[in-house]
Amino acid sequence: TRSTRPQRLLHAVQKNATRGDPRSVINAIDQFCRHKEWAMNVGDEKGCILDSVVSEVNPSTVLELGTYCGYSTVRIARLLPPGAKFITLEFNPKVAKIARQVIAWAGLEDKIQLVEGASGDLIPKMKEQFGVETFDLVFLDHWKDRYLPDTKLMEECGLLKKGSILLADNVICPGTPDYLEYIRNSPRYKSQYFKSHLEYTKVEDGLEKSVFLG
Ligand SMILES: Nc1ncc2ncn(CCCCCNC(=O)c3cc(-c4ccc(F)cc4)cc(O)c3O)c2n1
Ligand SMILES: [Mg+2]
Repeated sequence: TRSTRPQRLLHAVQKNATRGDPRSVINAIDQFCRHKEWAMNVGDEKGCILDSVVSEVNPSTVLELGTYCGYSTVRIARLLPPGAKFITLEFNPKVAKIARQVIAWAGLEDKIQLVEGASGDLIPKMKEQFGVETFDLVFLDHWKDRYLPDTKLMEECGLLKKGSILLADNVICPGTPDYLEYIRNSPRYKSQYFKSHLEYTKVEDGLEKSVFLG
């Protein structure tokens, strides 16, 4: 049977990237997705914005919703200080298996805790099961209709503190209208839109960065 897109992406990493070199893994995936087969990684253009936010926040605790093949996971983990706690959630076991291998190829498996399951089920368990108090940074990149309910869930579970940063991918394409409306009108957040493009295309997309005000 034909391989899957994540499997083909992993093979491109194993063929073209150097083990233990996160930058080469990032480049191998971007090359593959730009020239061989598009995939829904945050990509190089939005990835630079992600890098600058991670570097600015310099977070001790990070949550990523939607690992996919681990591209943004590698981008984030390579910038984290030693001892930082980074949890990434992936729903699909087959995709999670690929992501673990991409992360291992980058040599970052010790910095990342990849948990399989749905955000709606796992977020309420963060404190008891993963020993997390609050998150300094949350990267939202999962089902677009889960951004809003999961943000409300994180508020209710006390996982956000004054100054916590939410960074949301795809707020234009595919779009997260209910999330944008909520976060831009809520007095509890200060939001900023970073205009960019849908990964590997000329279509408009962007990242929404929101600071929780407590
Ligand atoms: N609740 C929960 N908990 C945990 C989870 N883990 C995974 N999932 C499911 C996530 C499934 C993938 C989500 N990502 C996207 O759908 C996505 C799509 C496009 C895109 C596609 C086609 C176009 F023509 C244009 C743009 C571009 C992007 O950058 C995207 O990120 C979870 N869900
Ligand atoms: Mg995305």
